Amino acid sequence: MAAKRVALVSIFPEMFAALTDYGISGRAVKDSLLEVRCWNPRDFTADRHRTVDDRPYGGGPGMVMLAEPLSQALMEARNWAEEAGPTRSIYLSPQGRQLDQQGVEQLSQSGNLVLLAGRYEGVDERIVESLIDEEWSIGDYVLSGGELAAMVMVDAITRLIPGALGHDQSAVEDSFAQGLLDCPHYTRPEDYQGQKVPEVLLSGNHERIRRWRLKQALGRTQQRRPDLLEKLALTPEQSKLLQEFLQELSP
Ligand SMILES: NC(=O)c1ccc(NCc2ccccc2)nc1
Repeated sequence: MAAKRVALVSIFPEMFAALTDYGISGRAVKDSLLEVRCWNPRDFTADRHRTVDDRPYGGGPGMVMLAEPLSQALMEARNWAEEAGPTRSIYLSPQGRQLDQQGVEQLSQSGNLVLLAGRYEGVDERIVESLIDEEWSIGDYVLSGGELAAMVMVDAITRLIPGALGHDQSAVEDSFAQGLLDCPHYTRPEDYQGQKVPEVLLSGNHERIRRWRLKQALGRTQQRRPDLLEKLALTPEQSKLLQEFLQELSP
């Protein structure tokens, strides 16, 4: 399968080392499952000071990113991404569609990506209108720039690229993939400061373990994120396990 191309547009290209040099995404780059390149609008300026921002029309605090350098950077980024197939250009901003696992799955299936990471108060709106296909947000909070949001999106998408997770992990079993929170996890020692590992996990009975983990995931989801549970049509087994979990809480 051809590598998924992610083109980034940012004035802080060095930040993306966090993606390319570490962990699952770093391995995906090394294994040519993912290709990441960054275009810096500063390289597309014509003045001595390599100016990328200016004061907002209408007044007010802060600065706005200039359209011209962004436009040139975005076009080069898009050309590179489109060389390898259909591409979507995305702007990360608090005004975007909120990212969740379903959105990650959609984006992972939608070919290559150009991600525009804004700084300051944002970018000149004419860039969004003319060169951006979709605006996405990683949550209802304001960051100093779109770079971290872009890296969150790319990390989540990369985990869904076939081969990106080693054989010992699986995105499919990822509880979030099933719409549930994750179950508790344990490793050695069996007794840590008098706190024991649940006996079922030491039983070697894989069916019992599967059921226990599903029960814990259902119970936790009910307790911490009932909104997620409302979206789910529970299977008979899931309903039974959730009831058991709740009964064990208040016997
Ligand atoms: N919640 C997010 O996904 C997000 C994305 C970017 C960002 N900061 C950069 C920026 C600020 C204002 C307008 C456009 C971009 N903060 C949060």
